[in-house]
Amino acid sequence: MTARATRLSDLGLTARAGRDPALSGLTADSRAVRAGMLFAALPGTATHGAHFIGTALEQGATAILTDAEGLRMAADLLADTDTAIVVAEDPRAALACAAALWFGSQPETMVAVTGTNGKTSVATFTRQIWSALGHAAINIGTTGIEGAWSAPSSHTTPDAITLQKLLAAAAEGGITHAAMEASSHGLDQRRLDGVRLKVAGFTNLTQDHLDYHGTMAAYLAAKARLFTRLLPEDGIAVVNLDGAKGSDMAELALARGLRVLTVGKGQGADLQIAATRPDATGQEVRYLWQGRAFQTRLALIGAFQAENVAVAAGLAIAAGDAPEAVLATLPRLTGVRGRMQLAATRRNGAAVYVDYAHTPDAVETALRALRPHVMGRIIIVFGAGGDRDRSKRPLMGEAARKHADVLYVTDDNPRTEDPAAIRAAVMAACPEANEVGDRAEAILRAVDALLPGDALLIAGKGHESGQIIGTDVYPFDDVEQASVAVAALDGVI
Ligand SMILES: CC(=O)N[C@H]1[C@@H](OP(=O)(O)OP(=O)(O)OC[C@H]2O[C@@H](n3ccc(=O)[nH]c3=O)[C@H](O)[C@@H]2O)O[C@H](CO)[C@@H](O)[C@@H]1O[C@H](C)C(=O)N[C@@H](C)C(=O)N[C@H](CCC(=O)O)C(=O)O
Ligand SMILES: Nc1ncnc2c1ncn2[C@@H]1O[C@H](COP(=O)(O)OP(=O)(O)OP(=O)(O)O)[C@@H](O)[C@H]1O
Ligand SMILES: N[C@H](CCC[C@H](N)C(=O)O)C(=O)O
Ligand SMILES: [Mg+2]
Repeated sequence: MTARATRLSDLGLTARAGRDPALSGLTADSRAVRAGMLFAALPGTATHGAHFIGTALEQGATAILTDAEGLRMAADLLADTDTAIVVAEDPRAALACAAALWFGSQPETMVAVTGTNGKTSVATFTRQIWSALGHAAINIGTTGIEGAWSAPSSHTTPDAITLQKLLAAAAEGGITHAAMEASSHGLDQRRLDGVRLKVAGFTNLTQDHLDYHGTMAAYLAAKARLFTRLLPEDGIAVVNLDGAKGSDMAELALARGLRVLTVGKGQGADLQIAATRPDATGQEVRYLWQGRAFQTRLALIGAFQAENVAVAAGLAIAAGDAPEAVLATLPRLTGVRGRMQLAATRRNGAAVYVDYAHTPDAVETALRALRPHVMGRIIIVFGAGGDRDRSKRPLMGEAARKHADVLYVTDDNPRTEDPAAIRAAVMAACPEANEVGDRAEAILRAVDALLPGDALLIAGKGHESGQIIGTDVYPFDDVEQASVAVAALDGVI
Protein backbone atom coordinates (compact mmCIF):
# COMPACT_ATOMS: atom_id res chain seq x y z
CA MET A 1 0.00 0.00 0.00
CA THR A 2 1.34 3.43 -0.82
CA ALA A 3 1.14 6.10 1.80
CA ARG A 4 -0.32 9.35 0.53
CA ALA A 5 1.14 11.59 3.20
CA THR A 6 4.71 11.41 4.26
CA ARG A 7 5.53 14.51 6.27
CA LEU A 8 4.48 15.20 9.81
CA SER A 9 2.58 18.30 8.74
CA ASP A 10 0.64 16.26 6.17
CA LEU A 11 -0.67 14.25 9.10
CA GLY A 12 -1.97 17.25 10.98
CA LEU A 13 0.94 17.14 13.44
CA THR A 14 3.05 20.14 14.40
CA ALA A 15 6.47 19.49 15.88
CA ARG A 16 8.48 21.78 18.09
CA ALA A 17 11.17 23.98 16.54
CA GLY A 18 9.51 23.80 13.12
CA ARG A 19 10.76 20.30 12.41
CA ASP A 20 8.83 18.49 9.68
CA PRO A 21 10.62 15.29 8.70
CA ALA A 22 9.47 12.82 6.08
CA LEU A 23 8.25 9.64 7.76
CA SER A 24 8.56 5.98 6.81
CA GLY A 25 5.73 4.78 9.05
CA LEU A 26 3.78 5.12 12.30
CA THR A 27 3.72 2.91 15.37
CA ALA A 28 2.76 3.01 19.04
CA ASP A 29 4.96 0.01 19.86
CA SER A 30 8.65 0.68 20.40
CA ARG A 31 9.37 -2.90 19.34
CA ALA A 32 8.08 -2.12 15.86
CA VAL A 33 10.07 1.09 15.34
CA ARG A 34 12.24 1.16 12.20
CA ALA A 35 14.39 3.95 10.81
CA GLY A 36 12.41 7.04 9.85
CA MET A 37 9.26 6.19 11.75
CA LEU A 38 7.08 8.19 14.11
CA PHE A 39 6.85 6.55 17.53
CA ALA A 40 3.71 7.46 19.48
CA ALA A 41 4.60 7.21 23.18
CA LEU A 42 1.14 6.85 24.67
CA PRO A 43 -0.11 6.71 28.24
CA GLY A 44 -1.50 3.20 28.73
CA THR A 45 -3.24 1.10 31.32
CA ALA A 46 -0.11 -0.77 32.41
CA THR A 47 2.67 1.68 31.58
CA HIS A 48 3.50 4.89 29.68
CA GLY A 49 4.97 4.49 26.22
CA ALA A 50 7.47 7.23 27.11
CA HIS A 51 9.46 4.57 28.97
CA PHE A 52 10.39 3.22 25.55
CA ILE A 53 11.42 6.47 23.85
CA GLY A 54 15.09 5.54 24.36
CA THR A 55 14.62 2.26 22.49
CA ALA A 56 12.66 4.02 19.77
CA LEU A 57 15.45 6.57 19.26
CA GLU A 58 18.07 3.82 19.13
CA GLN A 59 16.03 2.11 16.45
CA GLY A 60 15.97 5.29 14.37
CA ALA A 61 12.66 7.00 15.17
CA THR A 62 12.48 10.34 13.35
CA ALA A 63 9.55 11.71 15.30
CA ILE A 64 8.01 11.22 18.73
CA LEU A 65 4.37 11.96 19.50
CA THR A 66 3.50 12.08 23.19
CA ASP A 67 1.74 14.05 25.92
CA ALA A 68 3.13 16.50 28.48
CA GLU A 69 3.73 13.65 30.91
CA GLY A 70 5.68 11.69 28.29
CA LEU A 71 7.77 14.76 27.47
CA ARG A 72 8.57 15.22 31.14
CA MET A 73 9.49 11.55 31.53
CA ALA A 74 11.85 11.57 28.54
CA ALA A 75 13.12 15.14 28.94
CA ASP A 76 16.78 14.11 29.22
CA LEU A 77 16.67 11.89 26.16
CA LEU A 78 14.88 14.47 24.08
CA ALA A 79 16.95 17.47 25.22
CA ASP A 80 19.42 17.51 22.36
CA THR A 81 18.15 15.33 19.62
CA ASP A 82 17.24 16.02 16.01
CA THR A 83 14.10 14.03 16.45
CA ALA A 84 10.88 15.93 15.83
CA ILE A 85 8.82 16.14 19.00
CA VAL A 86 5.05 16.55 18.92
CA VAL A 87 3.30 17.12 22.23
CA ALA A 88 -0.47 16.68 22.10
CA GLU A 89 -3.08 16.99 24.80
CA ASP A 90 -4.75 13.84 23.47
CA PRO A 91 -1.96 11.93 21.71
CA ARG A 92 -4.16 8.86 21.06
CA ALA A 93 -6.66 11.00 19.14
CA ALA A 94 -3.80 12.75 17.31
CA LEU A 95 -2.32 9.37 16.34
CA ALA A 96 -5.68 8.04 15.14
CA CYS A 97 -6.28 11.09 12.95
CA ALA A 98 -2.69 10.93 11.66
CA ALA A 99 -3.18 7.25 10.81
CA ALA A 100 -6.34 8.09 8.87
CA LEU A 101 -4.39 10.62 6.81
CA TRP A 102 -1.41 8.28 6.41
CA PHE A 103 -3.42 5.41 5.00
CA GLY A 104 -5.81 7.71 3.12
CA SER A 105 -8.85 5.88 1.96
CA GLN A 106 -11.80 4.35 3.80
CA PRO A 107 -14.94 2.65 2.50
CA GLU A 108 -17.29 5.41 1.39
CA THR A 109 -20.09 4.33 3.72
CA MET A 110 -18.83 3.69 7.24
CA VAL A 111 -21.12 2.99 10.17
CA ALA A 112 -20.29 2.02 13.75
CA VAL A 113 -22.40 0.41 16.45
CA THR A 114 -21.88 0.52 20.19
CA GLY A 115 -23.64 -0.92 23.25
CA THR A 116 -22.94 -3.56 25.87
CA ASN A 117 -24.64 -6.38 24.00
CA GLY A 118 -25.57 -6.88 20.37
CA LYS A 119 -22.73 -5.08 18.55
CA THR A 120 -21.46 -8.11 16.63
CA SER A 121 -25.01 -9.14 15.79
CA VAL A 122 -25.97 -5.68 14.52
CA ALA A 123 -22.75 -5.16 12.54
CA THR A 124 -23.15 -8.59 10.92
CA PHE A 125 -26.82 -8.06 10.06
CA THR A 126 -26.01 -4.64 8.59
CA ARG A 127 -23.35 -6.22 6.37
CA GLN A 128 -25.78 -8.99 5.35
CA ILE A 129 -28.43 -6.39 4.42
CA TRP A 130 -25.89 -4.44 2.35
CA SER A 131 -24.65 -7.59 0.62
CA ALA A 132 -28.22 -8.58 -0.22
CA LEU A 133 -28.68 -5.13 -1.77
CA GLY A 134 -25.62 -5.66 -3.95
CA HIS A 135 -23.08 -3.53 -2.08
CA ALA A 136 -19.50 -4.73 -1.54
CA ALA A 137 -19.64 -4.84 2.24
CA ILE A 138 -17.76 -6.03 5.32
CA ASN A 139 -18.31 -6.08 9.07
CA ILE A 140 -15.43 -5.55 11.48
CA GLY A 141 -15.50 -6.76 15.07
CA THR A 142 -15.29 -9.58 17.57
CA THR A 143 -15.62 -12.28 14.92
CA GLY A 144 -12.98 -10.66 12.72
CA ILE A 145 -13.52 -9.09 9.32
CA GLU A 146 -16.31 -10.82 7.45
CA GLY A 147 -18.22 -10.37 4.23
CA ALA A 148 -16.78 -9.50 0.86
CA TRP A 149 -13.39 -10.32 2.34
CA SER A 150 -12.42 -11.87 5.60
CA ALA A 151 -9.51 -11.81 8.02
CA PRO A 152 -9.04 -12.54 11.71
CA SER A 153 -8.79 -9.75 14.27
CA SER A 154 -7.52 -9.83 17.83
CA HIS A 155 -9.73 -7.04 19.14
CA THR A 156 -13.40 -6.11 18.78
CA THR A 157 -12.23 -2.65 17.75
CA PRO A 158 -8.69 -2.82 16.32
CA ASP A 159 -6.12 -0.23 17.43
CA ALA A 160 -6.13 2.94 15.33
CA ILE A 161 -3.19 2.06 13.08
CA THR A 162 -4.37 -1.50 12.39
CA LEU A 163 -7.89 -0.20 11.79
CA GLN A 164 -6.88 2.55 9.36
CA LYS A 165 -4.61 0.15 7.50
CA LEU A 166 -7.42 -2.32 7.13
CA LEU A 167 -9.96 0.32 6.08
CA ALA A 168 -7.60 1.57 3.38
CA ALA A 169 -6.97 -1.98 2.14
CA ALA A 170 -10.72 -2.58 2.10
CA ALA A 171 -11.44 0.63 0.18
CA GLU A 172 -8.64 -0.05 -2.30
CA GLY A 173 -10.02 -3.58 -2.72
CA GLY A 174 -13.39 -2.17 -3.77
CA ILE A 175 -15.30 -2.36 -0.47
CA THR A 176 -17.82 0.48 -0.40
CA HIS A 177 -19.66 -0.31 2.85
CA ALA A 178 -18.31 -1.24 6.29
CA ALA A 179 -20.12 -1.75 9.59
CA MET A 180 -17.83 -1.79 12.60
CA GLU A 181 -18.16 -2.46 16.31
CA ALA A 182 -17.17 0.35 18.62
CA SER A 183 -16.15 -1.24 21.93
CA SER A 184 -16.02 0.98 25.00
CA HIS A 185 -12.27 0.31 25.25
CA GLY A 186 -11.93 1.31 21.62
CA LEU A 187 -13.87 4.52 22.12
CA ASP A 188 -12.01 5.41 25.29
CA GLN A 189 -8.64 4.71 23.66
CA ARG A 190 -9.55 6.77 20.57
CA ARG A 191 -9.19 3.78 18.26
CA LEU A 192 -12.05 5.10 16.07
CA ASP A 193 -11.04 8.78 16.00
CA GLY A 194 -10.26 9.42 12.35
CA VAL A 195 -12.91 7.04 11.01
CA ARG A 196 -15.21 8.98 8.69
CA LEU A 197 -18.61 7.86 9.94
CA LYS A 198 -21.93 8.47 8.25
CA VAL A 199 -24.08 6.76 10.87
CA ALA A 200 -23.67 5.41 14.40
CA GLY A 201 -25.92 2.96 16.23
CA PHE A 202 -26.69 2.20 19.87
CA THR A 203 -28.10 -1.06 21.25
CA ASN A 204 -28.12 -0.85 25.07
CA LEU A 205 -25.95 -0.18 28.10
CA THR A 206 -25.88 -2.54 31.08
CA GLN A 207 -23.11 -3.68 33.39
CA ASP A 208 -19.79 -4.88 31.99
CA HIS A 209 -16.15 -3.78 31.96
CA LEU A 210 -16.20 -2.02 35.34
CA ASP A 211 -12.65 -3.34 35.82
CA TYR A 212 -11.61 -0.87 33.11
CA HIS A 213 -14.08 2.02 33.41
CA GLY A 214 -14.54 1.97 37.19
CA THR A 215 -18.11 3.29 37.24
CA MET A 216 -21.21 2.93 35.08
CA ALA A 217 -21.10 6.71 34.53
CA ALA A 218 -17.59 6.46 33.04
CA TYR A 219 -18.67 3.45 30.95
CA LEU A 220 -21.65 5.44 29.61
CA ALA A 221 -19.41 8.43 28.90
CA ALA A 222 -17.07 6.23 26.83
CA LYS A 223 -20.00 4.93 24.76
CA ALA A 224 -21.46 8.43 24.42
CA ARG A 225 -18.26 9.68 22.71
CA LEU A 226 -19.46 7.94 19.56
CA PHE A 227 -22.41 10.33 19.40
CA THR A 228 -21.05 13.42 21.09
CA ARG A 229 -17.62 13.49 19.38
CA LEU A 230 -17.08 10.99 16.60
CA LEU A 231 -20.22 11.27 14.52
CA PRO A 232 -19.92 14.41 12.36
CA GLU A 233 -22.55 17.15 12.43
CA ASP A 234 -24.30 15.74 9.38
CA GLY A 235 -24.21 12.18 10.73
CA ILE A 236 -27.26 10.21 11.85
CA ALA A 237 -27.66 8.39 15.17
CA VAL A 238 -29.73 5.18 15.16
CA VAL A 239 -30.93 4.38 18.66
CA ASN A 240 -32.80 1.44 20.15
CA LEU A 241 -35.16 3.22 22.53
CA ASP A 242 -35.99 -0.08 24.26
CA GLY A 243 -32.35 -0.72 25.15
CA ALA A 244 -31.23 0.41 28.61
CA LYS A 245 -30.01 4.04 28.36
CA GLY A 246 -31.41 4.28 24.82
CA SER A 247 -33.39 7.43 25.52
CA ASP A 248 -30.38 9.03 27.26
CA MET A 249 -28.25 8.37 24.18
CA ALA A 250 -30.96 9.75 21.85
CA GLU A 251 -31.13 12.89 24.00
CA LEU A 252 -27.37 13.37 23.87
CA ALA A 253 -27.45 13.09 20.08
CA LEU A 254 -30.43 15.44 19.76
CA ALA A 255 -28.80 17.95 22.10
CA ARG A 256 -25.90 18.07 19.64
CA GLY A 257 -28.31 18.76 16.80
CA LEU A 258 -27.81 15.36 15.14
CA ARG A 259 -30.59 13.63 13.25
CA VAL A 260 -31.81 10.61 15.23
CA LEU A 261 -33.54 7.57 13.76
CA THR A 262 -35.25 5.61 16.53
CA VAL A 263 -36.23 1.94 16.70
CA GLY A 264 -38.30 0.18 19.35
CA LYS A 265 -41.68 -1.16 20.35
CA GLY A 266 -43.15 2.24 21.22
CA GLN A 267 -45.39 4.01 18.72
CA GLY A 268 -43.10 6.99 18.39
CA ALA A 269 -40.22 4.95 16.93
CA ASP A 270 -39.33 5.55 13.26
CA LEU A 271 -38.88 1.80 12.84
CA GLN A 272 -41.34 0.19 15.18
CA ILE A 273 -41.42 -3.46 16.22
CA ALA A 274 -45.21 -3.68 16.26
CA ALA A 275 -45.60 -7.41 16.95
CA THR A 276 -43.51 -10.58 17.21
CA ARG A 277 -44.62 -14.22 17.19
CA PRO A 278 -41.95 -16.78 18.03
CA ASP A 279 -42.06 -20.20 16.37
CA ALA A 280 -39.82 -23.25 16.46
CA THR A 281 -37.03 -21.87 14.30
CA GLY A 282 -37.47 -18.13 14.36
CA GLN A 283 -40.15 -15.48 14.53
CA GLU A 284 -42.74 -13.55 12.54
CA VAL A 285 -42.23 -9.82 13.01
CA ARG A 286 -44.40 -6.91 12.00
CA TYR A 287 -42.21 -3.83 11.55
CA LEU A 288 -43.72 -0.39 10.88
CA TRP A 289 -41.52 2.08 9.00
CA GLN A 290 -42.87 5.55 9.75
CA GLY A 291 -46.33 3.97 10.18
CA ARG A 292 -46.21 1.68 7.10
CA ALA A 293 -46.41 -2.05 7.86
CA PHE A 294 -43.87 -4.66 6.75
CA GLN A 295 -44.59 -8.24 7.76
CA THR A 296 -41.45 -10.35 7.74
CA ARG A 297 -40.00 -13.61 9.01
CA LEU A 298 -36.67 -13.79 10.80
CA ALA A 299 -34.87 -17.10 10.94
CA LEU A 300 -33.47 -15.96 14.31
CA ILE A 301 -34.40 -16.98 17.83
CA GLY A 302 -34.97 -14.38 20.54
CA ALA A 303 -36.92 -11.15 20.86
CA PHE A 304 -33.56 -9.38 21.26
CA GLN A 305 -32.68 -10.41 17.72
CA ALA A 306 -35.73 -8.54 16.39
CA GLU A 307 -34.29 -5.46 18.16
CA ASN A 308 -30.81 -6.04 16.75
CA VAL A 309 -32.27 -6.47 13.26
CA ALA A 310 -34.21 -3.22 13.69
CA VAL A 311 -31.00 -1.36 14.61
CA ALA A 312 -29.22 -2.93 11.62
CA ALA A 313 -32.08 -1.99 9.26
CA GLY A 314 -32.02 1.53 10.76
CA LEU A 315 -28.30 1.81 10.05
CA ALA A 316 -28.76 0.71 6.44
CA ILE A 317 -31.66 3.13 5.93
CA ALA A 318 -29.80 6.02 7.57
CA ALA A 319 -26.77 5.23 5.41
CA GLY A 320 -28.85 5.75 2.28
CA ASP A 321 -30.71 2.64 1.13
CA ALA A 322 -34.45 2.72 0.50
CA PRO A 323 -36.46 1.49 3.52
CA GLU A 324 -38.62 -0.90 1.43
CA ALA A 325 -35.52 -2.46 -0.12
CA VAL A 326 -33.81 -2.80 3.26
CA LEU A 327 -36.84 -4.39 4.94
CA ALA A 328 -37.29 -6.81 2.03
CA THR A 329 -33.88 -8.37 2.77
CA LEU A 330 -34.68 -9.34 6.36
CA PRO A 331 -35.96 -12.90 5.75
CA ARG A 332 -32.53 -13.67 4.28
CA LEU A 333 -30.59 -12.78 7.44
CA THR A 334 -28.72 -15.63 9.05
CA GLY A 335 -27.63 -15.84 12.67
CA VAL A 336 -24.16 -14.94 13.82
CA ARG A 337 -21.91 -17.84 14.78
CA GLY A 338 -22.18 -18.56 18.49
CA ARG A 339 -25.19 -16.27 19.06
CA MET A 340 -28.21 -18.43 19.98
CA GLN A 341 -26.85 -21.05 17.61
CA LEU A 342 -28.56 -24.43 17.54
CA ALA A 343 -25.48 -26.60 18.08
CA ALA A 344 -26.98 -30.07 18.43
CA THR A 345 -30.22 -31.91 19.12
CA ARG A 346 -30.52 -35.00 21.28
CA ARG A 347 -32.32 -38.06 20.01
CA ASN A 348 -35.11 -37.25 22.49
CA GLY A 349 -35.58 -33.89 20.77
CA ALA A 350 -33.92 -31.71 23.41
CA ALA A 351 -32.02 -28.83 21.80
CA VAL A 352 -28.56 -27.50 22.69
CA TYR A 353 -27.85 -23.82 21.98
CA VAL A 354 -24.52 -22.03 22.12
CA ASP A 355 -24.63 -18.32 22.97
CA TYR A 356 -22.10 -15.58 23.76
CA ALA A 357 -23.91 -14.18 26.81
CA HIS A 358 -21.11 -12.97 29.11
CA THR A 359 -22.85 -10.17 30.99
CA PRO A 360 -25.70 -10.30 33.54
CA ASP A 361 -28.13 -8.69 31.09
CA ALA A 362 -27.13 -11.03 28.26
CA VAL A 363 -27.58 -14.13 30.45
CA GLU A 364 -31.06 -12.95 31.39
CA THR A 365 -31.91 -11.92 27.81
CA ALA A 366 -30.72 -15.21 26.32
CA LEU A 367 -32.59 -17.34 28.87
CA ARG A 368 -35.79 -15.32 28.48
CA ALA A 369 -35.47 -15.56 24.72
CA LEU A 370 -35.38 -19.36 24.94
CA ARG A 371 -38.36 -19.69 27.27
CA PRO A 372 -41.15 -19.48 24.63
CA HIS A 373 -39.41 -22.25 22.67
CA VAL A 374 -39.07 -24.69 25.57
CA MET A 375 -41.83 -26.86 27.04
CA GLY A 376 -39.61 -28.45 29.70
CA ARG A 377 -36.67 -27.18 31.72
CA ILE A 378 -33.93 -24.80 30.67
CA ILE A 379 -30.47 -25.96 31.71
CA ILE A 380 -27.54 -23.56 31.56
CA VAL A 381 -23.79 -24.12 31.49
CA PHE A 382 -21.90 -20.90 32.19
CA GLY A 383 -19.03 -19.22 34.01
CA ALA A 384 -17.28 -15.84 33.91
CA GLY A 385 -14.04 -14.68 32.37
CA GLY A 386 -10.94 -14.03 34.48
CA ASP A 387 -9.05 -10.69 34.49
CA ARG A 388 -12.31 -8.94 33.63
CA ASP A 389 -15.06 -7.15 35.60
CA ARG A 390 -15.31 -9.10 38.88
CA SER A 391 -18.48 -7.45 40.08
CA LYS A 392 -20.53 -8.92 37.24
CA ARG A 393 -19.92 -12.51 38.41
CA PRO A 394 -22.60 -12.81 41.15
CA LEU A 395 -24.98 -10.82 38.94
CA MET A 396 -24.52 -13.43 36.20
CA GLY A 397 -25.16 -16.15 38.80
CA GLU A 398 -28.32 -14.39 39.92
CA ALA A 399 -29.60 -13.96 36.36
CA ALA A 400 -29.07 -17.70 35.73
CA ARG A 401 -30.74 -18.66 39.03
CA LYS A 402 -33.78 -16.55 38.21
CA HIS A 403 -34.24 -17.61 34.61
CA ALA A 404 -32.93 -21.17 34.29
CA ASP A 405 -34.09 -24.36 36.02
CA VAL A 406 -30.84 -26.29 36.33
CA LEU A 407 -27.43 -24.63 36.56
CA TYR A 408 -23.90 -25.85 35.86
CA VAL A 409 -21.22 -23.35 36.81
CA THR A 410 -17.99 -24.00 34.94
CA ASP A 411 -14.88 -22.22 33.68
CA ASP A 412 -15.02 -19.62 30.92
CA ASN A 413 -11.60 -18.12 30.14
CA PRO A 414 -9.95 -18.07 33.60
CA ARG A 415 -6.93 -16.21 32.18
CA THR A 416 -4.49 -15.54 35.04
CA GLU A 417 -7.04 -15.89 37.85
CA ASP A 418 -7.78 -18.90 40.06
CA PRO A 419 -10.70 -20.62 38.26
CA ALA A 420 -12.16 -21.93 41.54
CA ALA A 421 -12.33 -18.38 42.93
CA ILE A 422 -14.19 -17.17 39.82
CA ARG A 423 -16.69 -20.03 40.13
CA ALA A 424 -17.15 -19.26 43.82
CA ALA A 425 -17.92 -15.61 43.01
CA VAL A 426 -20.57 -16.69 40.49
CA MET A 427 -22.00 -19.29 42.88
CA ALA A 428 -22.33 -16.80 45.71
CA ALA A 429 -25.61 -15.89 43.99
CA CYS A 430 -26.64 -19.43 42.98
CA PRO A 431 -25.30 -21.80 45.64
CA GLU A 432 -27.53 -24.67 44.51
CA ALA A 433 -25.82 -24.78 41.08
CA ASN A 434 -23.74 -27.82 40.09
CA GLU A 435 -20.07 -26.89 40.05
CA VAL A 436 -18.02 -28.61 37.34
CA GLY A 437 -14.77 -26.79 36.60
CA ASP A 438 -13.84 -28.66 33.45
CA ARG A 439 -15.96 -27.11 30.69
CA ALA A 440 -16.11 -30.23 28.50
CA GLU A 441 -17.27 -32.30 31.44
CA ALA A 442 -19.86 -29.69 32.44
CA ILE A 443 -21.25 -29.75 28.90
CA LEU A 444 -21.32 -33.55 28.88
CA ARG A 445 -23.13 -33.69 32.22
CA ALA A 446 -25.65 -31.03 31.22
CA VAL A 447 -26.35 -32.75 27.89
CA ASP A 448 -26.82 -36.01 29.79
CA ALA A 449 -29.41 -34.33 32.03
CA LEU A 450 -31.60 -33.27 29.08
CA LEU A 451 -35.08 -34.84 29.08
CA PRO A 452 -37.59 -34.60 26.22
CA GLY A 453 -38.83 -31.00 26.01
CA ASP A 454 -35.77 -29.55 27.80
CA ALA A 455 -33.20 -27.21 26.25
CA LEU A 456 -29.60 -26.45 27.14
CA LEU A 457 -27.94 -23.06 26.84
CA ILE A 458 -24.13 -23.11 26.81
CA ALA A 459 -23.31 -19.47 27.50
CA GLY A 460 -20.25 -17.24 27.47
CA LYS A 461 -17.89 -18.37 24.74
CA GLY A 462 -20.04 -18.34 21.60
CA HIS A 463 -17.79 -18.43 18.53
CA GLU A 464 -14.53 -18.63 20.51
CA SER A 465 -12.24 -21.43 19.41
CA GLY A 466 -9.93 -21.48 22.41
CA GLN A 467 -9.98 -21.42 26.19
CA ILE A 468 -7.49 -19.05 27.82
CA ILE A 469 -5.95 -20.62 30.93
CA GLY A 470 -3.09 -18.63 32.38
CA THR A 471 -1.58 -17.07 29.29
CA ASP A 472 -1.98 -20.18 27.14
CA VAL A 473 -4.83 -20.77 24.71
CA TYR A 474 -6.11 -24.36 24.45
CA PRO A 475 -8.36 -25.41 21.57
CA PHE A 476 -11.96 -25.37 22.78
CA ASP A 477 -15.20 -24.92 20.88
CA ASP A 478 -18.59 -25.03 22.62
CA VAL A 479 -20.44 -26.05 19.43
CA GLU A 480 -18.01 -28.91 18.84
CA GLN A 481 -18.19 -30.04 22.49
CA ALA A 482 -22.00 -30.02 22.32
CA SER A 483 -21.94 -32.29 19.24
CA VAL A 484 -19.35 -34.57 20.81
CA ALA A 485 -21.44 -34.89 23.98
CA VAL A 486 -24.65 -35.64 22.06
CA ALA A 487 -22.86 -38.17 19.87
CA ALA A 488 -21.29 -39.88 22.87
CA LEU A 489 -24.57 -40.11 24.77
CA ASP A 490 -26.88 -40.93 21.87
CA GLY A 491 -24.46 -43.28 20.17
CA VAL A 492 -24.22 -41.44 16.87
CA ILE A 493 -21.07 -40.32 15.16
C1 LIG B 1 -6.85 -2.50 28.48
C2 LIG B 1 -6.60 -2.36 27.02
O1 LIG B 1 -7.53 -2.22 26.26
N1 LIG B 1 -5.32 -2.40 26.62
C3 LIG B 1 -4.99 -2.25 25.22
C4 LIG B 1 -4.03 -1.09 25.06
O2 LIG B 1 -2.93 -1.31 25.87
P1 LIG B 1 -2.27 -0.08 26.62
O3 LIG B 1 -2.09 1.05 25.68
O4 LIG B 1 -3.04 0.21 27.85
O5 LIG B 1 -0.86 -0.73 26.88
P2 LIG B 1 0.25 -0.60 27.99
O6 LIG B 1 0.76 -1.97 28.16
O7 LIG B 1 -0.17 0.20 29.17
O8 LIG B 1 1.40 0.22 27.20
C5 LIG B 1 1.35 1.62 26.96
C6 LIG B 1 2.01 1.93 25.66
O9 LIG B 1 3.37 1.48 25.68
C7 LIG B 1 3.65 0.79 24.49
N2 LIG B 1 4.77 -0.15 24.71
C8 LIG B 1 4.65 -1.14 25.65
C9 LIG B 1 5.69 -2.05 25.82
C10 LIG B 1 6.87 -1.93 25.03
O10 LIG B 1 7.84 -2.68 25.14
N3 LIG B 1 6.92 -0.92 24.13
C11 LIG B 1 5.91 -0.04 23.94
O11 LIG B 1 6.01 0.84 23.09
C12 LIG B 1 2.35 0.14 24.11
O12 LIG B 1 2.29 -0.18 22.74
C13 LIG B 1 1.34 1.23 24.50
O13 LIG B 1 1.13 2.12 23.42
O14 LIG B 1 -3.58 -1.00 23.72
C14 LIG B 1 -2.94 -2.20 23.21
C15 LIG B 1 -2.45 -1.91 21.80
O15 LIG B 1 -3.49 -1.48 20.99
C16 LIG B 1 -3.95 -3.32 23.24
O16 LIG B 1 -3.39 -4.51 22.74
C17 LIG B 1 -4.42 -3.54 24.68
O17 LIG B 1 -5.47 -4.51 24.64
C18 LIG B 1 -5.42 -5.51 25.66
C19 LIG B 1 -4.50 -6.63 25.23
C20 LIG B 1 -6.84 -6.04 25.89
O18 LIG B 1 -7.02 -7.13 26.35
N4 LIG B 1 -7.87 -5.27 25.58
C21 LIG B 1 -9.26 -5.69 25.74
C22 LIG B 1 -9.77 -5.48 27.17
C23 LIG B 1 -10.11 -4.88 24.77
O19 LIG B 1 -9.68 -3.88 24.21
N5 LIG B 1 -11.35 -5.35 24.55
C24 LIG B 1 -12.29 -4.70 23.70
C25 LIG B 1 -13.62 -5.47 23.69
C26 LIG B 1 -14.40 -5.24 24.91
C27 LIG B 1 -15.85 -5.62 24.66
O20 LIG B 1 -16.17 -6.80 24.55
O21 LIG B 1 -16.71 -4.74 24.61
C28 LIG B 1 -11.86 -4.74 22.23
O22 LIG B 1 -12.16 -3.77 21.51
O23 LIG B 1 -11.32 -5.77 21.83
N1 LIG C 1 -29.96 -6.50 21.96
C1 LIG C 1 -29.53 -7.31 22.93
N2 LIG C 1 -29.93 -7.14 24.22
C2 LIG C 1 -29.49 -7.93 25.21
N3 LIG C 1 -28.67 -8.98 25.02
C3 LIG C 1 -28.24 -9.21 23.76
C4 LIG C 1 -28.63 -8.39 22.66
N4 LIG C 1 -28.03 -8.84 21.56
C5 LIG C 1 -27.28 -9.88 21.93
N5 LIG C 1 -27.40 -10.13 23.25
C6 LIG C 1 -26.70 -11.15 24.07
O1 LIG C 1 -25.33 -10.79 24.05
C7 LIG C 1 -24.53 -11.83 23.49
C8 LIG C 1 -23.44 -11.25 22.65
O2 LIG C 1 -24.00 -10.67 21.48
P1 LIG C 1 -23.04 -9.91 20.47
O3 LIG C 1 -21.86 -10.72 20.24
O4 LIG C 1 -23.85 -9.47 19.32
O5 LIG C 1 -22.68 -8.66 21.41
P2 LIG C 1 -21.40 -7.74 21.44
O6 LIG C 1 -21.89 -6.41 21.94
O7 LIG C 1 -20.75 -7.75 20.13
O8 LIG C 1 -20.45 -8.42 22.53
P3 LIG C 1 -18.85 -8.06 22.77
O9 LIG C 1 -18.86 -6.94 23.77
O10 LIG C 1 -18.26 -9.28 23.33
O11 LIG C 1 -18.27 -7.67 21.48
C9 LIG C 1 -25.50 -12.68 22.68
O12 LIG C 1 -25.02 -13.98 22.57
C10 LIG C 1 -26.78 -12.57 23.50
O13 LIG C 1 -26.74 -13.44 24.59
N1 LIG D 1 -15.05 -9.01 24.52
C1 LIG D 1 -15.43 -9.59 25.77
C2 LIG D 1 -15.39 -11.05 25.60
C3 LIG D 1 -15.75 -11.86 26.82
C4 LIG D 1 -15.90 -13.30 26.50
C5 LIG D 1 -15.87 -14.22 27.66
N2 LIG D 1 -15.75 -15.52 27.11
C6 LIG D 1 -14.71 -13.91 28.59
O1 LIG D 1 -13.64 -14.41 28.35
O2 LIG D 1 -14.92 -13.16 29.56
C7 LIG D 1 -14.53 -9.09 26.88
O3 LIG D 1 -13.34 -8.89 26.64
O4 LIG D 1 -15.01 -8.86 27.97
MG1 LIG E 1 -18.81 -8.07 19.66
